[in-house]
Amino acid sequence: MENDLIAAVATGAARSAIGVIRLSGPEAAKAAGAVFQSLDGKGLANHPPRSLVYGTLVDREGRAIDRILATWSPAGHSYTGEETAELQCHGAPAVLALGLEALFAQGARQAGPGEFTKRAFLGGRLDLAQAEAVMDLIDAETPGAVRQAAGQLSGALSRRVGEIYDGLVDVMAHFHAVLDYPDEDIGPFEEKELWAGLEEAYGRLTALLASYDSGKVLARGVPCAIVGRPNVGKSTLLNALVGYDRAIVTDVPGTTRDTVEERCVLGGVLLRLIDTAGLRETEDAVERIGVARSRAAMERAGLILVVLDQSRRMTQEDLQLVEEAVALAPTILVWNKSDLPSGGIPTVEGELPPGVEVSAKLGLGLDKLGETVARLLPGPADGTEGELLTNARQAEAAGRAKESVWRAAEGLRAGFTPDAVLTDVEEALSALGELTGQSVREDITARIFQRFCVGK
Ligand SMILES: Nc1nc2c(c(=O)[nH]1)N(C=O)[C@@H](CNc1ccc(C(=O)N[C@@H](CCC(=O)O)C(=O)O)cc1)CN2
Ligand SMILES: Nc1nc2c(ncn2[C@@H]2O[C@H](COP(=O)(O)OP(=O)(O)OP(=O)(O)O)[C@@H](O)[C@H]2O)c(=O)[nH]1
Ligand SMILES: [Mg+2]
Repeated sequence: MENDLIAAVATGAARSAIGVIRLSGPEAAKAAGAVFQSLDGKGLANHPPRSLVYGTLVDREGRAIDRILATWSPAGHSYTGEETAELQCHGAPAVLALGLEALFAQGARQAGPGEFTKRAFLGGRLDLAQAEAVMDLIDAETPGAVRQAAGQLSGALSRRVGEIYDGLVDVMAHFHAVLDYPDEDIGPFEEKELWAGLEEAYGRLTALLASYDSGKVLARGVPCAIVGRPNVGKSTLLNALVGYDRAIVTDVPGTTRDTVEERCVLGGVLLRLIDTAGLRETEDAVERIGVARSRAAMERAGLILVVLDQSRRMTQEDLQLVEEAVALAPTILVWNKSDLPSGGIPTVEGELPPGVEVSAKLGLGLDKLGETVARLLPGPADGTEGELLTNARQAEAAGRAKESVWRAAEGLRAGFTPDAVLTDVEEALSALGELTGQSVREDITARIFQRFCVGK
């Protein structure tokens, strides 16, 4: 089926200096040319492709609504692979809405979420991992996330997956040879080679799956619970980290009742901070629910900041809380109120998690805290950005591939018939193909692109 002509604002709904309307599909240049009058009077499509042409944008009644730059690209030389056109307008939502309406009057229709990138994928210009990278790039909130997504967009993850795929295809070819010449048994030498091929794939898949740990952190950030006894300065710390007065701070113990969530980047890591109600035994019904929520936040955290008031002596409850935290997630002790005299360092049996002295109120020691976060949650090894798994779909497919390779190896060892082993290898190949989109179901593809923004 021939794709129809789609149009959308590509630059979001906010007022901005420039706003871009893009078009893709048959005769995109003609439709764009119909709402655009170049200063030299030539139609847009009569200008060389991929050059910027200055002129007037008109609404569906032909009234001037902006002075803009327009461009078009021929099919085969564009993001989607189709003929495309772009109108670079002033970024007023009203201008863009009128321009879009004028294009609808020329037969274009509103593009759905991710529809441009979906066409690029279906047209073979991007594989599925690259298409996902486009959205990850738009969503990136840290430099690390940007580099990961850019590397994946350049094909780093696809190449890593492709190498494993090719290795398994070699193994398959061997088995096919055996199946085609059934009179010749697998010789011991050949069997060793097959075994080595499966082992190699298994090792690489294990490493690939392990990359999801840091990939997940890069792409989605880490839920980080801020816990401690009442009044130690948890909310003050949250405010210091996010840079504005997000949570209520008072000198009344029990100020924070409900959890307060806000994101910040600390030590290069995106933290999804959760400020919690101070932990204590209480008769207050509301506060009790708050304390239960504090514990729940700790349980889903990937990092726990236990805040302590260093101007007071550490208590038995403090120690117990530290123990609980350490059992749940990487933990940092934040010795707050370093601007006040020390309450004395307690003697503690056993080892405490890493600690940092800060004054949340004065904003002191936050750099040190950042360094400790970076040390505790190390990013990916240098040069591996772009080839990490970053979402559950990818990790699930890689996990299935790994299991199939394991079954194939087990089968080989148990002396199963070659076709039984082959079935497992085929399953591994199919699971790997889902990562790059070679063998992915249409409904899954649709769901992936639904997550994209309109105009992308
Ligand atoms: N104005 C504008 N900026 C943009 C995009 C766009 O579509 N328009 N992009 C997207 O949303 C991204 C860039 N991605 C692009 C990818 C491929 C082609 C393209 O025309 N490829 C052709 C020609 C390559 C060449 O010059 O050799 C091709 O692959 O054949 C264009 C943009 C980010 N910036
Ligand atoms: N001197 C000093 N005071 C601080 C510091 N951090 C917080 N405080 C004070 O400690 C008191 C309690 O601060 P909060 O941030 O509300 O404490 P909290 O841990 O969130 O308390 P709850 O919500 O009740 O559990 C306030 O009066 C703060 O101004 C600090 O670094 N130095
Ligand atoms: Mg508080």
